[in-house]
Amino acid sequence: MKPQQAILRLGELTLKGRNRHRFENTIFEQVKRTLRSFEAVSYRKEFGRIILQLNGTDYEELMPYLRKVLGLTSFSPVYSSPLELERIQETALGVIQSLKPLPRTYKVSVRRVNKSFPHDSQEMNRLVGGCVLRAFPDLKVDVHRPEAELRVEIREREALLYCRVDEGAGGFPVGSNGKAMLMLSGGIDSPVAGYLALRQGLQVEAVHFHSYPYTNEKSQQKVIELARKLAAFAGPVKLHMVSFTSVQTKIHAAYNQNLLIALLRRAMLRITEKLAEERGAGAIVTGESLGQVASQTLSSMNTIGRAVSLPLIRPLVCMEKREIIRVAEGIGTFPISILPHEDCCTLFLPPSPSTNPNLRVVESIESKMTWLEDELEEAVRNTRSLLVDEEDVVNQRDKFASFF
Ligand SMILES: Nc1ncnc2c1ncn2[C@@H]1O[C@H](COP(=O)(O)OP(=O)(O)OP(=O)(O)O)[C@@H](O)[C@H]1O
Repeated sequence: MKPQQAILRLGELTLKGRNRHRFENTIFEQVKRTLRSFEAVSYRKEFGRIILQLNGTDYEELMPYLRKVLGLTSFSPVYSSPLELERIQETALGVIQSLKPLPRTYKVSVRRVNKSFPHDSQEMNRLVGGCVLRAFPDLKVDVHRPEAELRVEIREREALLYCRVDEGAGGFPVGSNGKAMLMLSGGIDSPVAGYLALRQGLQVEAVHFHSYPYTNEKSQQKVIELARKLAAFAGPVKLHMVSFTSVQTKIHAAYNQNLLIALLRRAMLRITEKLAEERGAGAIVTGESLGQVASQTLSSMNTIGRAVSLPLIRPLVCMEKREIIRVAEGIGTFPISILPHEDCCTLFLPPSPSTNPNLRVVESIESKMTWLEDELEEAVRNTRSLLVDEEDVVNQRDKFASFF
């Protein structure tokens, strides 16, 4: 027995408030975009849910794709039956049989929309429930906390039955909480930070700093690949490629001691803030995680972060590396992130970067770099921007599905 439909449920927050229709539409469009390679599927909105008509498409094949849609809390395969009692009972048995593992307790909930159907909801609860109990003698009824709830909807033309509930990505629809710039390096952390920001409803534009020709083109290609992975959740992602070579070499020539990393990171942040102003973004997202490296001590984060006035969002700040890696594996960025790459900031590393950079000292060094502001402006002017879309989902279907 194969399901004919799927019900997709939207998060409660999405369904409330003034922007409800906009949020619903965002998710609706994202579902259609994500499933675009399944040409037979058709879509409709219904009472804050999305209904897919599968038209022969295998529900299991859709699942890894549906899990990428942010703002969907859960989804269920739905079985259709003609409006005849015996056929509805037969379908109910099939639905229970399809649950793996079989539940120990269950309840039936019938809703009769079609009042011309001869049995009312109470009667149907009994007629369907009794039939299930006879077929599965080990199953017990628990109306308060059942392991499975078999829902039966008696509609005008058919009865719809479903029981299984698969968990979705949750979160908010992309863009429902505004826009932020994501500082995207080639490492493990920043793509995860980007995903968490997207899941929280932020639309992100990525900014990458490279020091070509000191860093090679492969490193830039790697960042494009990472942005592609984020695009699977967000739709096409704008990626701003900033050449940091000139800023970096000038700062390095003027100061080459233990505060160099703090100076370079502050310059990056200030360029990102300028791009954010141009692009109408209200925050900067980074992949910093407390204590990971010298530039991520509390003191370093403070001295570096003070370079800008936009809010800095650090989704990973209190996550440990194992958790971060688990998310990176789930969203498919991990295998890309661990490929070898050259990061611009590791090129001119001082022998012992300070873990406790003093803000006043850093500001005083910067105040002597009278050319710095012009250099930052120049870097913004020379930024190359591209729109990165996810890989061709039709050809990559097998690879894509194995991420979850
Ligand atoms: N070349 C870069 N381009 C854009 N952002 C960068 C770059 N290098 C670092 N960042 C930002 O600064 C954050 C901290 O970088 P750092 O190299 O100190 O830490 P990390 O733990 O190695 O981060 P990641 O794994 O994301 O590279 C990164 O997560 C990213 O947001």
